Amino acid sequence: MATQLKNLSDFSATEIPSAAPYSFGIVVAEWNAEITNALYQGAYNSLIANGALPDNIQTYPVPGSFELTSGADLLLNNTGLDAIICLGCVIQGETRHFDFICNAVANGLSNVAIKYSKPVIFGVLTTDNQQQAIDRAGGKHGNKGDEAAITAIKMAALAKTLER
Ligand SMILES: Nc1c(NC[C@H](O)[C@H](O)[C@H](O)CO)[nH]c(=O)[nH]c1=O
Ligand SMILES: CC(=O)[C@@H](O)COP(=O)(O)O
Repeated sequence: MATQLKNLSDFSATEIPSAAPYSFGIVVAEWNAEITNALYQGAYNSLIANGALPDNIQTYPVPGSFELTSGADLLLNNTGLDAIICLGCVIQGETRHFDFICNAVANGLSNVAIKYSKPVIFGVLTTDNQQQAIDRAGGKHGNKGDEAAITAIKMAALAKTLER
């Protein structure tokens, strides 16, 4: 398995720009809150650790991961934030509901990013079970929230360099 025994949040080999010049929105799904809260802490702490100003971070809860798309759209339609981090945790149940949510969120967030030409980061765990989610929200495989925050910083910096 690609992630076997691997910390996916190790950015020691990459150069991370300062987050100080940028403003961030974090949209967090309330479903599986014990996981999404851990993702949020990872994302927030990573932004601050890389120079983001607390006043430049706006946080909004939504009911579930399916609502991340409309949350990101509402934020970009009503604010001038530089990047939106979307955090959620979808865990497989008995039915195909999992598939529909995961596909809808992945496609939806991509469409919002293109609609506004702004970075919209997919920080959504899509796991078979709770343990896989725990392992990726501060466990042995790192924290998907950290990864999402670093990605947001890098993309905000890229967008800044390409601004006309
Ligand atoms: N089962 C999970 C959900 N389900 C709720 C949906 O995201 C959505 O809120 C509902 O369908 C109403 O539109 N959401 C998660 O984030 N994680 C799950 O495991
Ligand atoms: C991913 C989900 O929506 C899931 O938790 C719902 O569970 P089920 O498929 O058993 O209804």
